[in-house]
Formats: sequence, structure tokens, C-alpha cells
Amino acid sequence: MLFLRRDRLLWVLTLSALLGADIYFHLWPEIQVRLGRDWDCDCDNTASHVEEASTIAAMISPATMDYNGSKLQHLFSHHLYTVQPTKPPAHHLLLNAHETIRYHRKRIISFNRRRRSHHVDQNGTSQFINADFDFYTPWLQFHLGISKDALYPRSSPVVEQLLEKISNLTIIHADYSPDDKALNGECDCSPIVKPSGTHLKLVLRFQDFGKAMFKPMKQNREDETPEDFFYFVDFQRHNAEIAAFHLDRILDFRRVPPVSGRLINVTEDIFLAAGNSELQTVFFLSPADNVCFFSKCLYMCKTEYAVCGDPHIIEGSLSAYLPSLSYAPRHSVPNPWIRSYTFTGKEEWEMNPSYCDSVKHLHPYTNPRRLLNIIDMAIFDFLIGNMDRHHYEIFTKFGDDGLLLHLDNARG
Ligand SMILES: Nc1ncnc2c1ncn2[C@@H]1O[C@H](COP(=O)(O)OP(=O)(O)OP(=O)(O)O)[C@@H](O)[C@H]1O
Ligand SMILES: [Mn+2]
Repeated sequence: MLFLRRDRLLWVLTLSALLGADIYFHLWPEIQVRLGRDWDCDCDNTASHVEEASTIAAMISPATMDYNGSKLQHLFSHHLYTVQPTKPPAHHLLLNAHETIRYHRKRIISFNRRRRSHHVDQNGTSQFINADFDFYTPWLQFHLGISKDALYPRSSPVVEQLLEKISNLTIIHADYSPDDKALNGECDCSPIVKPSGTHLKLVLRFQDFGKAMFKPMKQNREDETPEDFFYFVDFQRHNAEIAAFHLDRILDFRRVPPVSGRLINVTEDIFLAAGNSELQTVFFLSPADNVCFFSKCLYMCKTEYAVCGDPHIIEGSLSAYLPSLSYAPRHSVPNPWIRSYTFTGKEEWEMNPSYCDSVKHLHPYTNPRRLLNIIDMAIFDFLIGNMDRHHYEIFTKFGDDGLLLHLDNARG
């Protein structure tokens, strides 16, 4: 009996020793690596960062401008941009891969079914294209890579692949954006969607089931804002959206969803792909025989604010769509440094010299990360010349610690 008990004790001691060794030699070093290397901060040594920054400055200085290839690619090949911090832990990612895939597999089936019946109802003569689902498709990889700190990892190949897709893939569906739908009472689009939209925009869906927010070119690129315009009625420029994405990436914020320019065929890519008959009612042929359309929204959406193809083709920006609000909720937060939207009014920050201090003591800015994030956004808006940041959006999942989305840069 005594022998049996001693035997069991020996087993327990041996197993504990093995477990202890495993924790000490394998698990603990792994934990140390993770604790030591923060995802957003490879703060190794300031001196070398200063040196790297001056190398970058040299790369983009006029002296090296004779470089023939893409200057952006040249810049992003610098090792400062290719340093890859450790992968974020699963709880720092926005989405769970399995659930996201399951969700989309179901959605794509119902989406194809709905579109097919609409196509039949309309006696559609054009070829019907089913949306496909592929795990490696860039929009899905983009969604799966969204983390607490950035919309995409620093040297992610997914960004280039996504830009290539949104500028070339066949468009199979066009619809109003959620805020236009909220305006028309068609959607219960969660807290962030307000019937706003001073900018004509549409959601376009591609053959790979990816989506993008389309903002058409509204005036010539070289048109300057007339001096008498207040900033809150300033032009909205599709190319400002594109430039803002690139600058945000250069600054390593990575908080603007990838945006690409594209020539869109108003008739084929929008009118014939319209997901609801309501959208088709806003199209008309102009006296110059160009195909035009306008949007239904609060302010500038009458026919005189329509945009027209030439006769079918129009340039615009396409911003890669973020994960749906129904499974990655976001909310909109008023910017404490909002500009006044009246001719004469002033906001509190313009009159109260201690406003900054009071904001610092207010939730959520008592969180230093949130305060720094809003300062980043102010720097970004200063550089792009955007005075229209009335709200910003955040992913609800990350609470006060998460990134601020730099959406809506058309007035940059
Ligand atoms: N890439 C995107 N993915 C998902 N949603 C987007 C994207 N871009 C914009 N949105 C959503 O559409 C809303 C309206 O877009 P945006 O602010 O760019 O247009 P707007 O016409 O300027 O609107 P507003 O008048 O409210 O400023 C945004 O608040 C955001 O919720
Ligand atoms: Mn706007």
C-alpha cells in the first residue's frame, strides 16, 4: 500500500518537473518577447529613428527626384516602413476569422439570390454575374487585419492588392450608402448613421463581394475654391480622398481605408447595376446627351447638383469598405475641436483659453492614448487642410483605446 502511494507521488513529482521546465523554457520566453515588443511601438532607440527620418527626408528630397519608378513604392521600400512589429494578439484584432467567414458565406448566398430575382423581375438582358467568395480575396484579408491600432499592418501586401482590385474588378451592384438609406427611412443603420451626406456618394459592390464607397468627381481637378466660400461649403474633392489615404499611410497612421481612383461607367456600373429601382429614378440624360444622376439627401442633392458622365464615363474615388456595422459596430463621436458651422458663430475652443485643459480632464480624453490619437488627427487635418472634421468614428470593440478612423477627407 505504502509502495503504491510512494509510486503515485513519484509520478506527480515527475510530471510537475516536466510542466515547470516547459513553462520556464518555452512559455516564459514567449511572454517576455510579447511584453517587450509592443505592436505599435518598436521604440528601440531614438537616435536611430532620427537617423532613419533623415534618410527618408533624403529619399524624397528634390536631389533624388530623378528616381524613375513609383516614388511611393521607393519610399515604402525603406526599412523604416518594412519593420514589422509582432503580430497583434487575437483580442487586438477587430474580427474573428472563423465567424467572419461564416457570416459572409451566408450573406453571399442570399445576396446572389436577391440579385437574381431582381434581375428576372427587371427582365434583365445583360449577363448575370454571381458574386464569388474566396478566403484570400484582398478585401477579406484587409478586414481580418484590422487591429486596435491601425486598419492595416505596416508593410502589408494586402493594401496594394486591394487597390488593384477596387480599381479594376467588375462592378456588379450599386446602391445608396447607409446614411442615404437612413434618410429615406430604409435602414436601421446603428448609431453612427445619421441622415447627412452633403456629398453625392454610392456603395459599389464588386464581383469578389468586396465593396467600396464611391465619390464622383464634381468639378475639375484644377478648380480652386472661390475666395468667398466658407470652409463648410468648400468643394468636396474625390482626389482629396485619394491623397489623404496616401498621406495617412506615409505618416504611418494607417487609419484611412485604402482609396483608389477609377473611371466608372455611369450606365453600366451604376444604372444597370442598381440594386433597387429607386436608385434608377435619379438618372437622366442631359441636354448635352451625357448620362447624369443625383442623390437624394438633405442639402445639395437636387438635379442642379447632379454629376454627369462624358457621356458615360466619370472619374471618382473608391474607398475600400470597412466591415459591416452589424458585426463590427462603430460609433461616431463629436470632435471637441469642431469648427463652427455658421457664418459668425465661434466654438468654445476659440474663446476659452483653458479649453484644452478642460478637455484633458474629460472622459475619454483622460485616457492618454485617446488624447494622443486626437492630436494625431488634428495634425493630419492640418496637413490635408481639412476643416470639416465635425465627428470621428471609432470601433466600439476597442473602447477608448482604439484607433480613430480618419474617414471623410473630401474637404482636404
Ligand atoms: N470606406 C468606408 N467604409 C465604410 N463606411 C464608410 C466608408 N467611408 C464612409 N463611410 C460611412 O459613410 C458615412 C458618410 O461618409 P462621408 O462622411 O465620407 O460622406 P459625406 O457625404 O461627407 O458625409 P457627411 O456629410 O456626414 O460628412 C461615414 O460617416 C461612414 O460611416
Ligand atoms: Mn463630409
